[in-house]
Amino acid sequence: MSNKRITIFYDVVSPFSWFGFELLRRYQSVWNGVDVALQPFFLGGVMGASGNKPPATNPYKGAQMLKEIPLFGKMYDIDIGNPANFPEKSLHAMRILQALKLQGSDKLTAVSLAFWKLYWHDKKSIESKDDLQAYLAPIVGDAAATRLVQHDSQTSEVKQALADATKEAVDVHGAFGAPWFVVENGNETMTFFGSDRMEAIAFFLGEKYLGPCPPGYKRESSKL
Ligand SMILES: N[C@@H](CCC(=O)N[C@@H](CS)C(=O)NCC(=O)O)C(=O)O
Repeated sequence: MSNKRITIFYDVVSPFSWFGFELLRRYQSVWNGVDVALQPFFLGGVMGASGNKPPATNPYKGAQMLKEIPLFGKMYDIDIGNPANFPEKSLHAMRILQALKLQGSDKLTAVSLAFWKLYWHDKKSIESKDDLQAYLAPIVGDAAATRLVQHDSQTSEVKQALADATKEAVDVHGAFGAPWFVVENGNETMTFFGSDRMEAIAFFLGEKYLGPCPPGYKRESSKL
């Protein structure tokens, strides 16, 4: 284990979490000595506990976000669109991701990306068990998809683990939004809010930031 480490707290209802998650994926092969930990959390809970409000509740912030998201999608080479219905409650989706994390599944990344695609590209519902199951099945198999949606995501252990991660993000790491990064550089720990903080994260880690599509990045790896 390296002494440099990034933990990303993310929620699939959040488009900026998608950008941040994807950028980290691209930099994993560039920043070789940096460990990355994925931590699903529930953004609705973060908003409540930190006394913040979703940006779109302010019409000016909402309008600016709607202009920025497609531009950032192009800049990051991510096929992001608009959900059919925004915002939706991501609790069930995030519990499924938390269940995968507790199971030590190597499918956490693939399923997280599939859920962003489901909601932010394919205009499906992250509240719909059928939609979630349909996107899980090709990745984990039919039986595991059914089990994750119907059972694994509903256990008190998983519900508590997601609530604990959300509380830790706010109480310990000062989170008020997503994505939230907790970064250790070997000497100290620093937190960062937003996918647009990659350059600052690189500086803090003593690594190089080489833009949104660094060497080694293959277009197909992120295209839908
Ligand atoms: N500038 C940040 C914006 C991130 C952002 O707006 N995240 C939303 C969720 S999608 C949020 O949590 N906002 C809380 C706030 O703006 O206070 C970025 O580029 O990632």
